[in-house]
Amino acid sequence: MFELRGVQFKGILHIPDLEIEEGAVTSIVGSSGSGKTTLLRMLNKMISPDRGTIYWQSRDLADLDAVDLRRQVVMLGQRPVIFPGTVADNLQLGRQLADQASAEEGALRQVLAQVALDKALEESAKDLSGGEGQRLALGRILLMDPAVYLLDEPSSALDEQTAVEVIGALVRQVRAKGKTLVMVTHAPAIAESYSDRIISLEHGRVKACRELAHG
Ligand SMILES: Nc1ncnc2c1ncn2[C@@H]1O[C@H](COP(=O)(O)OP(=O)(O)OP(=O)(O)O)[C@@H](O)[C@H]1O
Repeated sequence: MFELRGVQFKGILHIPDLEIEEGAVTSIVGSSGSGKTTLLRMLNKMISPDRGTIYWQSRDLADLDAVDLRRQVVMLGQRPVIFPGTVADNLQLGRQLADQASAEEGALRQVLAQVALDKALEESAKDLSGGEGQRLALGRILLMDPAVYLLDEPSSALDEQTAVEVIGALVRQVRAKGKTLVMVTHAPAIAESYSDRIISLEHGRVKACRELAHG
């Protein structure tokens, strides 16, 4: 689905050759500063390589409109943005930005359950804790249901049990619908349990790619 050929960015990333498979769960691991977020941000054109080419579905990202691309390749950053308004408003916002029809109330409730967020739809989102905000933002993306999910440390503000519950539900949805998930994670248990493939970065280079049989 993604192919990186001869990619370089500011001495931070050097990736001669890398493919990320469609319909698979790929984890990117590596120490702090190894370039994981930079790689993820390249995949939805938040940044572009100084050299080399990134293809998405055989098309050069350089030729694609970034806004169109981000309707299908959606990134959840490390510090998700929570907007003024209610929990429901925050969930609907992603669909609005992607020009999708508003979701039914039942779908909103279902997504809150999926991300284990025990809040009323009409509650204000401004007082949510960091972990709750992260789950709300994840719910926003689940509701958009893009072709590609790019998640930067989606479990970093969650306790271990909630992380397993929430990431487990996300991976089930992604697999059931044949979507593609690429996540940066510092949690070895999450990477080992859910990935088809683990890419390890070190100093901006791919140190290892490991396929996991169980997926
Ligand atoms: N646009 C940029 N311009 C210059 N340097 C950058 C840019 N983006 C990131 N960096 C630097 O590149 C290095 C890699 O950053 P990146 O955020 O990709 O690391 P990471 O592996 O995701 O780290 P962490 O696990 O701490 O989130 C860091 O030293 C960072 O300061």
